[in-house]
Amino acid sequence: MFATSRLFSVAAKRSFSTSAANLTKVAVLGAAGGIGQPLSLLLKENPNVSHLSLYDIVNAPGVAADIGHINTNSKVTGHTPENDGLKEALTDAHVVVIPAGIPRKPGMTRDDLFNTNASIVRDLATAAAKYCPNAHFLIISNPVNSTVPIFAETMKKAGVFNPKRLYGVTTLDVVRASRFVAEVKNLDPKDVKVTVVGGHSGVTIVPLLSQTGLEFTKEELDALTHRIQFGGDEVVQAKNGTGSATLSMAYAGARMANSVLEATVGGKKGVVEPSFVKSDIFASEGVEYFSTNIELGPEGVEKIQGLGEISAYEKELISKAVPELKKNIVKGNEFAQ
Ligand SMILES: NC(=O)C1=CN([C@@H]2O[C@H](COP(=O)(O)OP(=O)(O)OC[C@H]3O[C@@H](n4cnc5c(N)ncnc54)[C@H](O)[C@@H]3O)[C@@H](O)[C@H]2O)C=CC1
Ligand SMILES: O=C([O-])CC(=O)C(=O)O
Repeated sequence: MFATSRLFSVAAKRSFSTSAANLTKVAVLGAAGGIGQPLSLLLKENPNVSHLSLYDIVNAPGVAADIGHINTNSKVTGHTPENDGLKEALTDAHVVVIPAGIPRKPGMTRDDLFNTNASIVRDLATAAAKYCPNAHFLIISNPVNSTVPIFAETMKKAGVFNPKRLYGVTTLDVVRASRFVAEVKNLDPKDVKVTVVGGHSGVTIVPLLSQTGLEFTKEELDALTHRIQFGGDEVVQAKNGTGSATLSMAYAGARMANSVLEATVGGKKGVVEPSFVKSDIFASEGVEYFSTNIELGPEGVEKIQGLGEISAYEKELISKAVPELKKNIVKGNEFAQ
């Protein structure tokens, strides 16, 4: 709970004016799951949320009843597919966070989740296009490198795609990177910022350790890069068949949702987060989406930051990430056609 209170003691100090806060309905799709429940808990503690709308194919009313007893100001509602539940959950939402879908078991790649999660994300996008086309969409469901293109293509088909408002959630990669580097260098993670670019799976995750201002030996670089790229596997193995990261993901997802709220409704300037978004950086190589730090503004993505100065080591990592990303994106685009 330390992390929770630290995250939102900051948020509380910056909470919006009453009128802005009244506008901030946040929907969580997949709210009864391993990520959905703690994420919803963290959002309930966020003073910038006025209505928390929890949707899942099962159990969402129970989660909503439970979280709804917490004595913060927001209203909580729970919805299942019965009685137009998805429509109810989405209508008037300002932010929609999507952790719906199955997680990995040991031995699986994120791409192995494609067959199940692609259609879940496509169907949720179809509903979102109808009921809240102007919301900000935060996609957690894996494989993010493909589910973001699926969501975008589905919105395009409905004529409502807004690239400034679709974010593949890669926050967990920078959260982990900060923690792992701090452990090696014996620092407080709050003082360690690591830019991570690319996508959200294995070699597509590229930490830019040369930009941290810290010195690393070649052994440290290799070990840290590998740990950041495969941090998700560490959790999958430790959970031994019962799922993947849920609590650290909830923390990371709540941070991203809060940043989007602060920039889009709270009027805060200079909010920067990493995200897998529609990007020109590698578009000429057929990579339409790429994660870098982005500056958030009232409309969502305001400015996509470039890679900055990168080392030869990082150029090599990027050269491995780009073809893999291209494959993942094409697969998502083709599925949605
Ligand atoms: N982007 C990232 O950094 C991370 C992404 N993930 C991904 O997040 C996803 C969810 O993971 P967990 O919460 O651990 O899984 P989980 O299985 O515990 O929860 C998923 C929830 O989604 C619900 N669901 C299934 N179909 C749905 C639909 N059509 N509409 C609404 N809800 C639906 C299920 O009923 C379940 O409650 C997985 O795909 C996982 O790989 C996990 C960790 C990090
Ligand atoms: O590893 C997984 O399958 C879940 C995930 O995306 C992560 O923990 O980064």
